[in-house]
Amino acid sequence: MFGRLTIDALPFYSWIAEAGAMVVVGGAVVSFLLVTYLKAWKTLWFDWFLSVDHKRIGIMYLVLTLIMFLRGVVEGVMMRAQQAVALNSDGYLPPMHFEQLFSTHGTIMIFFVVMPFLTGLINLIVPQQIGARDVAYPFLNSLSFWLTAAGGALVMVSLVIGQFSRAGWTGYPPYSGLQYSPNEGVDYWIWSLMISGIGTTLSGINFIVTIIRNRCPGMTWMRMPMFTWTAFCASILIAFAFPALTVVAAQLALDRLLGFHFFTNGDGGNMMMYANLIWIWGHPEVYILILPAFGVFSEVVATFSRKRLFGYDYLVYATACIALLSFTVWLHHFFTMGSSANVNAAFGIATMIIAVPTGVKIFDWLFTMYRGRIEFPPAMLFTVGFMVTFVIGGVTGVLLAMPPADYLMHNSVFLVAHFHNMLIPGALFGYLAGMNYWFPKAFGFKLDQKWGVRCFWLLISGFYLAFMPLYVLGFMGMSRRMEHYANPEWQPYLIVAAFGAALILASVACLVIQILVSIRNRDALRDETGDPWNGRTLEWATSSPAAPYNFAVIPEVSDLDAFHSQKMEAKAYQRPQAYEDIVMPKPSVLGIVLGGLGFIIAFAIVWHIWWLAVAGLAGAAACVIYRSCDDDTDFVIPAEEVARIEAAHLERLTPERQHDMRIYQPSAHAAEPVLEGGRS
Ligand code: HEA
Ligand code: HEM
Ligand SMILES: [Cu+2]
Repeated sequence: MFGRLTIDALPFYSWIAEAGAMVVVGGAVVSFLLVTYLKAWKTLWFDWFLSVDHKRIGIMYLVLTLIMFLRGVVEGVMMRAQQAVALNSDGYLPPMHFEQLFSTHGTIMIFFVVMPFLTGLINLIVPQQIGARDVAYPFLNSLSFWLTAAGGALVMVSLVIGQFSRAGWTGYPPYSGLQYSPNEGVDYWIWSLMISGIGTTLSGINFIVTIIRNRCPGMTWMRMPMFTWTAFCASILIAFAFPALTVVAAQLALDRLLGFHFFTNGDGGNMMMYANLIWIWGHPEVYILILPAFGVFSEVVATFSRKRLFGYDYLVYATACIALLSFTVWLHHFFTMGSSANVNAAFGIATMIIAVPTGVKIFDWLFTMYRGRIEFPPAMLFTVGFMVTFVIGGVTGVLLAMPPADYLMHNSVFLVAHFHNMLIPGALFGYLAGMNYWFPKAFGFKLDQKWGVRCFWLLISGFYLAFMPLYVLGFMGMSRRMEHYANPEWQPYLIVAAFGAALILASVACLVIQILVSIRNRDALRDETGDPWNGRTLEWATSSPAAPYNFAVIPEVSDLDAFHSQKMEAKAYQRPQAYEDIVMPKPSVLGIVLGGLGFIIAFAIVWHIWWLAVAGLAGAAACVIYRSCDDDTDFVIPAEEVARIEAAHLERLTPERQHDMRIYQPSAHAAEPVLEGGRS
């Protein structure tokens, strides 16, 4: 009846597992009680869970990110604490736990933190940045979110029922095969990636179509804001790379469930096929993670230097170039696995070439700052911190790209330092900058600056302390994924690293406090203009939060930095003679239902509960058929309602903005002219 699911799946075998389960169950219960206490179930269900509005879906992605981030960070800190004490002893984590920790930590940070972070921000901003009312396929967007959330939920459930994979975030066979990992762990890993991966692929396709089809009149390719460009390139990478992940996960599932031999080195199988397929996805994946962050930095650096982005054209070409090249380098992840010297050399050189367009970007951002009137709110601090720190990680990447050197450094903690050096000051800083920058757009009030600055300084100093020692340890011969060791020379470095991790934990506490304090002080932090930073791109032309339709009248643009030029020409906030009815997509329950079914199907397969899997699949098929036959998917916002919403927004604007944008000056610079701070 319940397949291989028995009472033994409950985590009573160790106090660490019990504690983990209690946190998950406790968190769920507390959230349930809180929503009930606030009497918010109706709002939550109808206005959020069923919503197909890209802004609300974006915000839900961000909430998912934050929850998963808390778990991911705690796991990182637990591993650092273990390695700080595990000299000639077992430490406090048995190998079984340590191996699950690096596997869940890597999986969560990549798939359920950085991916939903960037998808959330793209959702929130790109439609507004291109002057559109929504994404191309709003229902699909809701479905993508719920599939991603279902994947995250599956990883969470693995803390309570059964165990997660111990095979690392890349799940190499033969270790992830049935012979060495017979329990449900690897299945949890496969199926959480599979359902969230389908969601991600659908999002990628959705964004590609949105950006191609929904740009407002006048927004040619070379007038598209940089964040939209990076979202576009990342989405193309998603559409081409994620199928490889889906296929390789499906093959591994077939090996495990039906005794296929894709990856067992006997019966015609070959493990190297796995290595190739996972990295044909995996390398583009790291650029999917970083490109939209580059987009955020581009927007932030231009806004807070009060200048047009330097070298916009080159930034566009560099982005496209990185996207293209990212498909040509996957073999650098297994230089040591038997390719010939010539093959290794070719992939090594291809890898090094990526340093060129990346360097172009760094210099463009620096020149944007040159002679600008720079301000340093948290978003800009993250941007400058990124520029300094990311270059270090980039250069260590180029070191790894030399095959002879990689033979020494492969799978050492030098590699761990390299990729955290790209992922934390690169991707994470980028999306934290984006969150600080666009939060007022999403909620109508700014994030508290003081706590944002604290978060930044703790995070960057914690990062240096936690990961720089790992470069040294790598050279001293420490390999990755060690739960204990016998070399006393390593320990001082590992203690420093653990201290750094504690600082990172403190920075995350500041982040949470920043959000809570901002909610409490929201009236003082309120922004009525919709444009708190004197922004340059179209998303700042809407109210904050924007009306469901974003733009009452679709804007027409004639320049890059469209909103900035509208303000300069005193053409922002113009009203039409009369508003028109606006047709918008209806909320739908099917997104969350299909996400729920996705979760049930995946859970059933993990535990071999076949009747449940078949029932879930039948239900999902019925939902898809029902949705395909349903023609009643839109509703109309009448012109009078639009007029009312717009009038209320315009009324809230400051008199200067209402009168003539040319004399508008941001209050912080009341004494300074608002002309461009320099030329590009
Ligand atoms: C966001 C994530 C991200 C990013 C952006 C990168 C960027 C790069 N990575 Fe990294 N990498 C990872 C995440 C990332 N990586 C992960 C997660 C792994 C390990 C996976 C695992 O095994 O678990 C990995 C592993 C990895 C390997 C495999 C090593 C091994 O397994 O032994 C290699 C080898 O070539 C490599 C190289 C590079 C290079 C050359 C870049 C370049 O793109 C960097 C380019 C940037 C710069 C160079 C800085 C700016 C440039 C200038 C200022 C110009 C002047 C500079 C020079 C001329 C040098 N990476
Ligand atoms: C916040 C502070 C963080 C700490 C303290 C931390 C710590 C660690 C540690 C100790 C490991 C195991 C290293 C080893 O194998 O020896 C690890 C692995 C890893 N981390 Fe982090 N990390 C942090 C943040 C992140 C972030 C933000 C990301 C991604 C966006 C990330 C992605 C990974 C990945 C992919 C692995 C590899 C997992 C594997 O070996 O399969 N980490 N981290
Ligand atoms: Cu790579």
